[in-house]
Amino acid sequence: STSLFTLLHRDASCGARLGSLNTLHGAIETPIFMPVGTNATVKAMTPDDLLAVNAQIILSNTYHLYLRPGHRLVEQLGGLHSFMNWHRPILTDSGGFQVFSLGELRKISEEGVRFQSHLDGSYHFLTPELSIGIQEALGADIIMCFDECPPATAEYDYVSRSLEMTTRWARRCKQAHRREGQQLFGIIQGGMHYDLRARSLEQIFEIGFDGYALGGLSVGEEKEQMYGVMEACAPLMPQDHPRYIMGIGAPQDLVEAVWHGYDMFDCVMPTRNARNGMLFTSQGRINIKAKIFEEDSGPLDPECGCHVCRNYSRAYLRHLYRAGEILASNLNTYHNLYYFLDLMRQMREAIKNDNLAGFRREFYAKQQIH
Ligand SMILES: CC#C[C@H]1NC(N)=Nc2cc3[nH]c(NC)nc3cc21
Repeated sequence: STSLFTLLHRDASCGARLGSLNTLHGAIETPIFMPVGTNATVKAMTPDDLLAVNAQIILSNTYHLYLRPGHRLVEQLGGLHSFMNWHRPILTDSGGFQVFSLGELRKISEEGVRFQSHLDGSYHFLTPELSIGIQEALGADIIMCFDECPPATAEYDYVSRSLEMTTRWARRCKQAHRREGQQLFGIIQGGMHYDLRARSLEQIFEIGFDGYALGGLSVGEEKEQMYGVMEACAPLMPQDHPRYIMGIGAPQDLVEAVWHGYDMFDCVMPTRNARNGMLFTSQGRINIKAKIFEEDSGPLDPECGCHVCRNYSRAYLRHLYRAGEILASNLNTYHNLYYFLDLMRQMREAIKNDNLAGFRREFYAKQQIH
């Protein structure tokens, strides 16, 4: 199949690459960060806000939309893009991770996973075929395989057997019908064990997908462990296909993952932390509710060019947060997403100039991370 991913440039000083991924709703530049829009909305952001912060693609969740409002209703109303009035690319996760992290009383069998809804306790049975069927109905541009997600604490043997099931389910996902033009990404498991990661990678690559994701990271493991798996897997992954690490991550994690040659990322951090007053700046994180900002007339981040940093003071943002105002969530989320998306833009620029090494040095120096 003609790959929709074009490798534009490799940074001579590391594994980082610049790419372009074509989709039914336009092309996205990689490396790219995907704001999380679980329930068909990126919380506290309108689609116009998302365009204003230069979001190119957003993520939504099969598990949540299947339970509410139901994928058939979304399909009947014209699909996810028109339902939420977002006409750029959308990637949907398969429900694999959510059914293990959200559903109650899960029962795993070869056929699929029986779980209870976290909303009303009703029983459901998610299978690879149903997961793909839901994603087909939603009409996402990139859809994910339904994978078996072992707990981060699982023993070697469990992880080994689990990755074999994920491979069998991946074959069934590839066989299931999806829309013309919908891209299907495979998910590589194997926990923190390099030999299991290599085996999962080989099996998933042998089936063949439009892109390859690393699952099972950012599930509570140590940073060193996560970086170790990233570093070990990158050279084993196909060069000419997109590489997506699910659930990553903090700004520092994004810098390290891009450095090692990964292309796509999603994380709830910028949106969830914003609603808790935890804001990201070029000098590191600040908690806007701190008393020190009470009379601070300066911008949130002096180096940020976003609408919030140009028009509101830290004192005002602190006031909104402490007053429990809805606008606090809107402005804090807007800035955090702008920060994450602009961080990716700066890294794309650095790669183009073979200078991600320089960017990385400056990033750590300013972020007071050592
Ligand atoms: C085991 C496994 C696995 C992966 N499988 C699927 N389908 N989605 C994911 C979403 C994630 N989010 C985070 N961290 C927030 N880690 C994730 C891992 C996965």
